[in-house]
Amino acid sequence: MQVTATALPEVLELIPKRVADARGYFSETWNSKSLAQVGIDLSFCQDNESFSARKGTLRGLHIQAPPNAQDKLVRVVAGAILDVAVDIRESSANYGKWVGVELSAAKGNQIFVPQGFLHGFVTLTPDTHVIYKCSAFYAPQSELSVRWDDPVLGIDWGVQTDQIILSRKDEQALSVSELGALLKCGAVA
Ligand SMILES: Cc1cn([C@H]2C[C@H](O)[C@@H](COP(=O)(O)OP(=O)(O)O[C@H]3O[C@@H](C)C(=O)[C@@H](O)[C@H]3O)O2)c(=O)[nH]c1=O
Repeated sequence: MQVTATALPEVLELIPKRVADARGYFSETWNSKSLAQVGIDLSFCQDNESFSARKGTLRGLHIQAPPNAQDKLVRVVAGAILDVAVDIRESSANYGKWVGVELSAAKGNQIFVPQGFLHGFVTLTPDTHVIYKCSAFYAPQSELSVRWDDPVLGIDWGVQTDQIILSRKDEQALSVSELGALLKCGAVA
């Protein structure tokens, strides 16, 4: 497995080996021992899949507050996405900084998004399937959503604004400063 740190060193791009033969390929897409060797020593408890029919579907930016914070290991099994992680750890020198990694079924690459980071993605293809492992269970009472287009973050999603498709929840998301205030006063858990 090839592991590359991104501009935010805690966010990693992983490319598991594919062993090709006349039939196609075989790949170990998750192996707890190999991940522990690169510092991701977690027990994942939930696997998720989302399907997005249209290109430009944007899911995010999401996070679950402690004690339900989640680490996520994300990959694409059909199509391609730009996957984005934003560091919102209060004590971090990188607070408010983001990275984007293009994930595709063709490349088979993955992104590791740790606790303390907002996560979101936009689909670059129609009929896109994304699957990801989470280290904590879904806890809707702890869930927070931050605006994808918060000017403080200035994320370049690489997609024309008029092509973006959002859920109602994401249309009504908080600004990153509102999120910071909520987390600081412990209003969400
Ligand atoms: C996230 C989640 C949602 N749901 C339900 C709630 C709702 O009825 C339906 C759709 O939920 P959402 O609109 O939140 O789905 P979505 O916008 O795809 O949310 C996901 O976005 C990406 C970027 C993430 O990082 C994930 O953690 C998650 O927040 O599925 C679960 O049952 N379990 C879950 O773990």
